[in-house]
Amino acid sequence: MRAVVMGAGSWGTATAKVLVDAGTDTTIWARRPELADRINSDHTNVDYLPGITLPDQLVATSSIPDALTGADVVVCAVPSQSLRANLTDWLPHVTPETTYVSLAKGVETSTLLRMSEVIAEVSGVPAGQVAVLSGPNLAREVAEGQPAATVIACTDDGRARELQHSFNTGYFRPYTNTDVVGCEIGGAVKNVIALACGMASGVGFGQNTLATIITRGLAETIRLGVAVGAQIETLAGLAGIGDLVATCSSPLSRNRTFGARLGEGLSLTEAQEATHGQVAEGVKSCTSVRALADKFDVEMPLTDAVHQVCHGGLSVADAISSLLGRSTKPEIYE
Ligand SMILES: NC(=O)C1=CN([C@@H]2O[C@H](COP(=O)(O)OP(=O)(O)OC[C@H]3O[C@@H](n4cnc5c(N)ncnc54)[C@H](O)[C@@H]3O)[C@@H](O)[C@H]2O)C=CC1
Ligand SMILES: O=C(CO)COP(=O)(O)O
Repeated sequence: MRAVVMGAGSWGTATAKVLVDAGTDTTIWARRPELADRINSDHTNVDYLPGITLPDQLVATSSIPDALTGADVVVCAVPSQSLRANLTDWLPHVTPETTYVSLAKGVETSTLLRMSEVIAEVSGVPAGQVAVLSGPNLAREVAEGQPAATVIACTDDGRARELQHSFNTGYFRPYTNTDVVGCEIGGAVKNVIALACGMASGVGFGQNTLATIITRGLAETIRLGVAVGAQIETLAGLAGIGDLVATCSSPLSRNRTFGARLGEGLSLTEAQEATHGQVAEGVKSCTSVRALADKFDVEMPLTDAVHQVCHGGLSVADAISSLLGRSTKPEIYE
């Protein structure tokens, strides 16, 4: 079995390391030849994971045909909004029986499609050939070999179990699930809620506020998830609450950090410049998640507020006032 990880950012690189550590023959594709050369010669990716030594067996290339030809598993590790364009370039070199694994946590802004739907649409493969890997997996911690678990979701359970084997190491423990929708909704919405947590922390609020945002964020994730066909149990699992807690609590999260910068008073442009090219998916996905909620008539006040701050010119202070000024209601409601 040969896997190729397409994208050598933080998570693509950490995932490639997991695959090699699991005994899987793995190649990683980097857009820039100099990065591929550095991974091959020094076994490092200093731009994204400084201080981490990558396994000698990990082979890097910047050639799309070399990366993809003969690969049994194609792991898609580029940001959500660029996945469609990248896939179009990759497709001529992909074997038709290939299994795709999506790592991206977002919803396409132009179509409101989840990433597995984008892959199936562009490649023409059946949904059962597309899996999603999602969970509380901050790249740096995984690359350091700290214990973590994840979910590999695929409607074809046999395929999910094969992948589980290919990703299973002493420190990274994959569980299988057939609820692809739940895993993808959990992954996309938690980035938006992490922006909200970051904003609160940037303003100077403490743990009560963060726990409130996480819990009410889960409530709106579940409302949207159920409306689009997810199972509640998935959202109560690693790809739901698990990832939400990890991302909303960790200074390693790009989304939380981005939100904190807005909470500290930086403009969107200033916060974007401070990311140094690393993706904070929630900044774009707040638009598509909100549009999906509108389409299914689901109330998502935190997502609305994040969207208004990022794209509607609302200040963080006014967003907080408007959230707290909403009419009171029972905790559990339809
Ligand atoms: N970093 C993390 O801890 C985790 C990230 N993810 C998800 O994985 C996906 C990828 O994230 P990261 O690797 O962390 O992002 P990153 O920002 O560290 O790296 C993104 C990679 O994609 C490349 N890239 C950027 N724009 C591109 C484009 N238009 N075409 C081709 N390549 C492009 C970059 O050169 C880079 O190699 C995201 O959807 C993210 O939400 C999921 C779990 C953990
Ligand atoms: O998805 C992640 C952890 O599971 C990483 O989150 P960030 O993209 O906010 O860093």
